[in-house]
Amino acid sequence: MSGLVKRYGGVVALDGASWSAQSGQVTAVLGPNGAGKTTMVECCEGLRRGDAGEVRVLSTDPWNAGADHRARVGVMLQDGGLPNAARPLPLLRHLRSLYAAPAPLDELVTRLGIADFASTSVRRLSGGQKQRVALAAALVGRPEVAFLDEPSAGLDPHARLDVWDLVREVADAGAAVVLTTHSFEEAERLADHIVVVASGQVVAQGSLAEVTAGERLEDRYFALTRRSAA
Ligand SMILES: Nc1ncnc2c1ncn2[C@@H]1O[C@H](COP(=O)(O)OP(=O)(O)OP(=O)(O)O)[C@@H](O)[C@H]1O
Repeated sequence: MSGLVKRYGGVVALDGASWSAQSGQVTAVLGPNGAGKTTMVECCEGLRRGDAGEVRVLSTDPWNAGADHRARVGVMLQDGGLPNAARPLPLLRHLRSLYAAPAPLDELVTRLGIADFASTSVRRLSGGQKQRVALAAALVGRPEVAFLDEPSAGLDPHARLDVWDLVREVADAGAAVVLTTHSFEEAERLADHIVVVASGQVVAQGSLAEVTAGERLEDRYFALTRRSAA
């Protein structure tokens, strides 16, 4: 993404944001509420169109991308985006059938602990359960690029570890995984590349060592986001 600008009426959500993510890596996007993370990721998913600047995902403009491109990209939205009447296992089986080379569903279901509520309708699932189904839905097509909006927020500690292990494996298998997070621990433990966003701009990006320059990530984050807000 290069120089992306996005306005909602008078609100400038993105003010010339530039960053990139690589295959085989987990990229964590950090930033305060309202910094523009979701807008950035939605532009990458082809759900929103920037007012200026350029977005490329797998060398394609996601806004104009066709079904072939979308099949190569996995998306987990912040609100889950799951149909309320669906039951997790039939839903995931259906999604799996849409892809030429999907991930092994049994393994995904077991690893994310979905088997325990596989036949409960989505509307009756807890927030954390819905999140696990949404993550499975994003990964079932074995995407080359996965955008995960706060994939472990609100999960219990065991589920969080399961999600981290899975995300690591998906990246190790060659995918570019981009996740938004408010968790320093998540970024430190999982990310190969960190992007810090504040007030619609990327204020730092690089490896953990590059971004922190010897400080704790938390301290560096507060310094970066406070300065840009001033
Ligand atoms: N659909 C919309 N209409 C109008 N303004 C919006 C819309 N979506 C986002 N905004 C505004 O754009 C800015 C960036 O919002 P965005 O959701 O991208 O931030 P975020 O970094 O993802 O925040 P959070 O951490 O709270 O999820 C905010 O000021 C927000 O109020």
